[in-house]
Amino acid sequence: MAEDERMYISYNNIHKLCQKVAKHILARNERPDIIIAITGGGMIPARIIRSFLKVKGQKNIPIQAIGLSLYEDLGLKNSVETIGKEVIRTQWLDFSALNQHFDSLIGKKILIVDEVDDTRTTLHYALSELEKEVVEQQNLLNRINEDTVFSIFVLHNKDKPKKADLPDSMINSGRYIAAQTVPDMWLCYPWDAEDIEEHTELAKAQGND
Ligand SMILES: O=P(O)(O)OC[C@H]1O[C@H](OP(=O)(O)OP(=O)(O)O)[C@H](O)[C@@H]1O
Repeated sequence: MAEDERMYISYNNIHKLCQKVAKHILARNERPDIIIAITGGGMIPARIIRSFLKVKGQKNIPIQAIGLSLYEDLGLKNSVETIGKEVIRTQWLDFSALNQHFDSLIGKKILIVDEVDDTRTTLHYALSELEKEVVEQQNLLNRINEDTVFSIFVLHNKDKPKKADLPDSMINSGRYIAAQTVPDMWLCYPWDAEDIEEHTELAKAQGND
């Protein structure tokens, strides 16, 4: 891929995108009860947006991490059609250290955070597994009347055909929030930069500072 097809993103840019999205979420009166960061890329945006979602007199929003990795499945047959990507869980929710009022996601407003929506495989997996878990627990605890509301925040949505969907209800109600929709190019995040000064300059030159 040619150098000019890369998009460089600075820490400052990420900070400002998180601030903008937090304002939007608060204006819609949709402050989450919990943030779920998809590791590793979702962790830094999750931590930043939490600061901007802070409201005086309210506790900090807890952040939980789920570990999802895209695993290259080469398939059994030697043909391109069998090559796909599978999501592997490396870490999941753990409420054991929180108080008993926060023992599940039932009835909560939940913000799932990742840095990029590329093929949408990861977000689809995260949302459908979390929704499944909520329904299982609702049945188990006989709490079926409580509404659980999921939203998604990503820094960048790549404008490309997706390999998996998110519910229309989520998209149509504005609960899928991409701070920026970008062309399908190579995104260079600052945490991967070997030379952060040079990286930041490149980001500035592209207007991403
Ligand atoms: O929309 P998709 O095609 O599913 O791709 C997006 C996912 O890919 C990257 O994760 P990766 O598996 O590389 O792990 P990492 O975040 O730990 O780098 C990224 O952080 C997203 O979670």
